[in-house]
Amino acid sequence: MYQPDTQPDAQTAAQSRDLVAENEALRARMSYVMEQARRNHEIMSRHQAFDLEIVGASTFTELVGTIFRMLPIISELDTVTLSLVDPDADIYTVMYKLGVDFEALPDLLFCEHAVCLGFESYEGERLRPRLGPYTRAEHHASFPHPPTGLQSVALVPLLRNKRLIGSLNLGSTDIQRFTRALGTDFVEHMASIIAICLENVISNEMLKYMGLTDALTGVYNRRYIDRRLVEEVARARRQDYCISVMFIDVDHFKSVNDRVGHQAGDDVLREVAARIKMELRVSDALARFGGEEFVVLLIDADLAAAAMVAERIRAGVVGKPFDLAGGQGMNVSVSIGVSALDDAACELPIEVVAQQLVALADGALYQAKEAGRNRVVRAE
Ligand SMILES: Nc1nc2c(ncn2[C@@H]2O[C@H](COP(=O)(O)OP(=O)(O)OP(=O)(O)O)[C@@H](O)[C@H]2O)c(=O)[nH]1
Repeated sequence: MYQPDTQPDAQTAAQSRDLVAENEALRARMSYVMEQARRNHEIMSRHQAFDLEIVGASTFTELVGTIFRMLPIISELDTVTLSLVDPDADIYTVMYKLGVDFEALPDLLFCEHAVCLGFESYEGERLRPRLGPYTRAEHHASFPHPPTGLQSVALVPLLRNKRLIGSLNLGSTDIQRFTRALGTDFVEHMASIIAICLENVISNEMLKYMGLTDALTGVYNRRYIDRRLVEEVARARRQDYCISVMFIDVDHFKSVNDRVGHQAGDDVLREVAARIKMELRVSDALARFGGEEFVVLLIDADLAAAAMVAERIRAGVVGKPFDLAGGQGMNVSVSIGVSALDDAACELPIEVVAQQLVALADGALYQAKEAGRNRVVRAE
């Protein structure tokens, strides 16, 4: 049968067109896969940099600040908050005392009980992240200040040794970003690193705090006040304001112990510390110097102002009997010596000035004791 000799050519041309199309499709697919691989590599690198940064954080502020600063960028999120389980507000109190500025961390949240975080746990099963659409009713506690248009969220449990220590809360304005069907390995891995870092940093800060506080009264200890005094003398000089020191000693404390016993004596010391504290500003620092002696550092207070505060403390201690265990009441008084930074000390090294301030207040306290106790004496 006759066949026109153009037909094989047409067939070849069609085959070649198919091949070109297939090739183009393959190229497009290849370039898509390459682009995905490049993007994944970029995300991995960003997360590695994030991991390094948080593992290297040495303070609570540094760690939490890094999480809030970097995570929204590297994970392309519209909001990140962090909830911490803090039953007796120990973490909050210690961090506050160590100077953490919570107002600068509005996305750091505390809750009293782990159940408040809303992770359901079934017998023997590990807690799972909660992913899905955002609703104000369900997620208000985790996102108290949600960004406009928040659509989907992931609440990821922070676990240490199977204990829930908090929740990492991620939010996006993209409804598809966190759906119930999404795999959670990646966010769980990230949360496990954050949980380890948080636990480390919190333990370190707690240890630091314990090294600076007096276990009996909860106020600062001598080590802290010695260091703070030097810092404050330097700052007062630079910024040209006055600082004062008070040396406070409980009168006849030996006889307090003798009458009511050592335990009740301890209660008296705690109550004295609390009554002193009531008269101070947050910027002032109170420390137990040892035994029944306390030292107060007053910021931006001259001798007259410090003597006035000292008089209030003296009156506050002696004005109301101390209620001791067993219903017994006891009258307690304190003697106080006060000193202030002198212009004449400007030329001296700051450590020497700090020591002089305490020594002067101690000398004034001695005079108060000599003059009959329950009084305030200024080192003029
Ligand atoms: N309960 C208790 N007593 C303490 C503590 N540290 C020191 N003391 C006691 O405090 C007393 C201090 O006594 P002294 O230094 O003689 O002075 P004082 O009896 O207060 O007399 P004046 O200071 O002269 O008014 C001693 O009996 C110490 O045992 C403590 O942590 N707890």
